[in-house]
Amino acid sequence: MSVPILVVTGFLGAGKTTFINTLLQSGHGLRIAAIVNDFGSINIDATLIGTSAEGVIGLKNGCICCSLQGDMLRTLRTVMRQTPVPELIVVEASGVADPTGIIQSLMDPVIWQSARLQTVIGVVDATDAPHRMEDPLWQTQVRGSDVLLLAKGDCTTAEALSALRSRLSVAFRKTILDLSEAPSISALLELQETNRSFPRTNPVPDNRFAHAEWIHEGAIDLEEFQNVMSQLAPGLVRAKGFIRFKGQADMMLFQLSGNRATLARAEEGVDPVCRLVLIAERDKTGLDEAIGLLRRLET
Ligand SMILES: Nc1nc2c(ncn2[C@@H]2O[C@H](COP(=O)(O)OP(=O)(O)OP(=O)(O)O)[C@@H](O)[C@H]2O)c(=O)[nH]1
Repeated sequence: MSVPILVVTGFLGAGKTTFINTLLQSGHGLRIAAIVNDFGSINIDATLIGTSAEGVIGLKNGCICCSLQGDMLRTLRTVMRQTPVPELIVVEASGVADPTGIIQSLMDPVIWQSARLQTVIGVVDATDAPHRMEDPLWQTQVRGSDVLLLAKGDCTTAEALSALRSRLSVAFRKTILDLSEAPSISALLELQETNRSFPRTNPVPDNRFAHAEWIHEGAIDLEEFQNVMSQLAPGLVRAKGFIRFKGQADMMLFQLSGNRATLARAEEGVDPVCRLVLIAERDKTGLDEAIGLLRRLET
């Protein structure tokens, strides 16, 4: 019996990991393995999903769409050798990934016999989408999806959400669900595309984004960190990581997506080491200087 695979794609910071965590914690009673691809060698998403899934395997340093395809297929085989075998596999593509390559490699007939691609879910950030629609990577991710899932509907108005639904439905003709409707795993599995086609689009360049990482074993000052991040935020597309602040026992999860930055208490058991990934459009931001500013916090 072939194990179904759900692929979750979507732009940087769209809400993929949040959605997968919600899905995994939804009382489904299934044995689920998650394969998580992240940008950079610090796999924050694997840590964030780690507490919810049966086996979480992070793929590092690349995106599944190109350099890591072989790695993903190897990982898939490893997952399928687990006993007991998982009943569902969820693959989170990195936010910079063009899902076409992932979909094509999962449609390999040999893989299909043991694990079959069921549904490609495209997570769309409802606050970002209205300005992102001309972006070639965003478009490829949406076109490659069987179903679109609107995230962050709580951060916009009902009117804006409804207008976005209409625009998406006219432009892409996909089933559109709201994250707030909490679609069940079985409902998502039923939305599979039985006749996948690969629209001819120009290949999306895979060197568009650059990333930098900062790791620090000690604790830093909260206010100084906030000052540095407010300086850096306008030049970044995404930042995320775990931070240890002076005078605080708990590790904190920092997230920057679009113009929203949040700090929240991290799950217990997260390594007490500051580690942050910064992602920016290549050529637009001096990531070296950004890391330099973070290094100044280490004293
Ligand atoms: N208010 C609100 N915030 C959300 C929602 N979904 C995600 N977020 C927040 O958006 C930020 C990015 O969410 P993630 O789930 O990490 O996004 P992602 O697509 O996995 O990001 P990458 O893997 O880095 O591309 C986090 O701060 C989340 O808490 C939502 O529906 N509502």
